[in-house]
Amino acid sequence: QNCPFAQKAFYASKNMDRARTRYIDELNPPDYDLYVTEDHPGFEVWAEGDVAYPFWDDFSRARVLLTTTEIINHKMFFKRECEDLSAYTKCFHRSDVCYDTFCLCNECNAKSKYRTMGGTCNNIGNPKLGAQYSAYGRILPPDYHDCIHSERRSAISSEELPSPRIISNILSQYISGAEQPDNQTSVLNVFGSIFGQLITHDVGSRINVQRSVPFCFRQKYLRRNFEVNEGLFSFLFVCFLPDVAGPGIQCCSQYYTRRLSEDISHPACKPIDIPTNDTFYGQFEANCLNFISSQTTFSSKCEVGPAQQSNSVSAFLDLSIIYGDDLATQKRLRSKKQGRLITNAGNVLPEIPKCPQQPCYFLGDPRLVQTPMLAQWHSLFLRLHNLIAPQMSSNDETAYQEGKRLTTALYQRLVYNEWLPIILGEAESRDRQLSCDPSKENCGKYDPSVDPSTTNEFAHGAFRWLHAFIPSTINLYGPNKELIMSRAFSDMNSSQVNILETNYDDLIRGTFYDPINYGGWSPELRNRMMRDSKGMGTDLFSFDINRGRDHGIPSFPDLLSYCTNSSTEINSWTDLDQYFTPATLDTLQAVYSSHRDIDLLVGVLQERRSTERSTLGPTGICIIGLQFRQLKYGDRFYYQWTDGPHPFTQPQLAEIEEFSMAKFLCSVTSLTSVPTNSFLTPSATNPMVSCASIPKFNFALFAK
Ligand code: HEM
Ligand SMILES: [Ca+2]
Repeated sequence: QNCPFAQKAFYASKNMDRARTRYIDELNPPDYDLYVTEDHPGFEVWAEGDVAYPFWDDFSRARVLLTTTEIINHKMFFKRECEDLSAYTKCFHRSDVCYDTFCLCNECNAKSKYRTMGGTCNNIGNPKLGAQYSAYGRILPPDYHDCIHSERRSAISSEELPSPRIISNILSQYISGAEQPDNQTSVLNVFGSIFGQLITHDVGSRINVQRSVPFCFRQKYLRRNFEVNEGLFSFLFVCFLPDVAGPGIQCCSQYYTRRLSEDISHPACKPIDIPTNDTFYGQFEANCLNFISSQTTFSSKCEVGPAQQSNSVSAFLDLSIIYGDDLATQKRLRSKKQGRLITNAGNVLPEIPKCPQQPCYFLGDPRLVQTPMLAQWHSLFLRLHNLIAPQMSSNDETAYQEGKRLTTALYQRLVYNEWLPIILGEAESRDRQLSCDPSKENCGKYDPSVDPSTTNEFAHGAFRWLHAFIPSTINLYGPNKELIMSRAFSDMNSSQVNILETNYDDLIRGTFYDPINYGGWSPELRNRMMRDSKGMGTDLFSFDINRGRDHGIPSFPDLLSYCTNSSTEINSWTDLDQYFTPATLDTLQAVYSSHRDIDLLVGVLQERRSTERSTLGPTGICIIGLQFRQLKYGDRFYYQWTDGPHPFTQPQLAEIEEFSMAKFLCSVTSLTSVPTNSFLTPSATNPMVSCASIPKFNFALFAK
């Protein structure tokens, strides 16, 4: 009697098995033979990435639940309003669908001194929270047009929202309140912005739907060990790999003149239309930008319900970008001596031996070679680990684990006590209990009720705001700030990572001297990102908008209301008066047919700033602040907690608080002077300091 539609539920449940087979067919349509080639705009984003085998099994089982949701919604309700499906969840519990592929939930050891790879067992009561391949979290329920997975539409007319490229063209020139500062003021430098990208990659990595997925199933009775994360499975995954593999799905015709019609395009296609009068793409006669929907997975409770996207990395700020998310990667990266990680002759990054084409660097996250600047940030942490680990113990395992633990603690200290106060403002960062000095005050404690998952609104909305501030040019400077090299951003791509071998310090100087770009979106990212040989690239702003819609992220006004505790009711354009300047509001009104349609990132970039020259306004600060709160209070291993399984002592914590970005740079590079606060451009208030004057970090305090 608790299952009001038991019979219909049973009927839908039977369909689930068919859905699973259909899913496999759907991903490999027999006549579909259009794929992106290497010289395709945005190729790097569309190339198929690595997903560890067993997780494909999660995806296909999750698809069963999604199809069931569709059946319930359409067959039982025959209407468009999103129904509350909670009554059905108990009718659909199927142990053959909802088993754990990778989380050894009964085997967490609460006393274990170290984090697991992949973030499982951080929350003992709910071991998958924040773990790799769990779903992105949500601040608000998703807003899909069909309630399940299709892109949001206009709130008043149910018509399609304006093409992201039209919005990008109209709203990219001007970022509200941001003005290029004078040389007297210190602002976030390019170096500090790329640290933001590094954090991004630590907490999130969505996956494109791929055309050739292995079909896996679990063999219960065969006992063999399959190594994933911390444990050993006592069952085997048998996978069949379709023989096609390689580059990803293509949703546009060969010369981008049109989107492929639905009957011949891949089901995961959500291409972006380019308006015919486009001032950049017009020269290529291009009318279509490739775009593939993200892979979805189970909701955290494995219930029927709308689509939830999979996050392939651990959400925790655990430097998974450096150390990897699984034991196999850990093994590949360790030198087995003194706890050190392997590296190449130039001490930049490890390289794949005898690799035929550049770049060949690798580390915990495959995105590291996107630009030399990003690869360099990985290299800095690699060097820090290798500096610390040998000083921790003479035993390789202890040195590795303790080195990893301290490196991660220093990283968290940089995030919370040096970087976030710049991004959110000192007061916001303090008031939201993010930055805090434990040697001077009580910094709170771990709260197991906090869900640390990376939210969709954060990763695929607000935290992409810095994309708008990336400069058009990257400069390299010598020791006396003499210009050594200057490159357009779209030329500073993966083919250039080798400059780290020759110009390591020059690149750091270039990025710390140069401010982020306050002048609005760079054409380098909005037209030429990952360009092909003819100079046609893709548009990151359009991607960001389309991605938000693909993930069902609610519109800006919904999050604005949430952030003001629903005290703000937005029923008309005039209700938005206080949040935007009149000029911005006019532009928004020209683009969107309803005030309720504004895409989240568009609103975050255009809302009035909280303080002068801040890069963020209140809604952006709210979403980003909330995420960092979750990543702090929901992390059992956060470095400041004094009651964890293996806490730092008070003197150790005091030493960690003395660490800074300046000290970091002086310890692992040959630079002789750095900005006092190295995330900010040097100025009278943030002078260059000599490395000789910065006290060395006292590693002896941490040795075992
Ligand atoms: C420096 C140059 C950068 C480039 C070329 C770049 C490019 C990209 C691309 C291509 C994506 C995937 C887009 C999609 O298909 O949805 C992405 C995702 C993202 N970017 Fe950037 N980005 C850069 C810097 C940054 C910075 C500085 C930040 C923030 C501080 C940032 C935040 C993000 C976030 C949060 C995501 C989503 C990550 C996820 O999958 O969870 N990016 N970026
Ligand atoms: Ca992580």
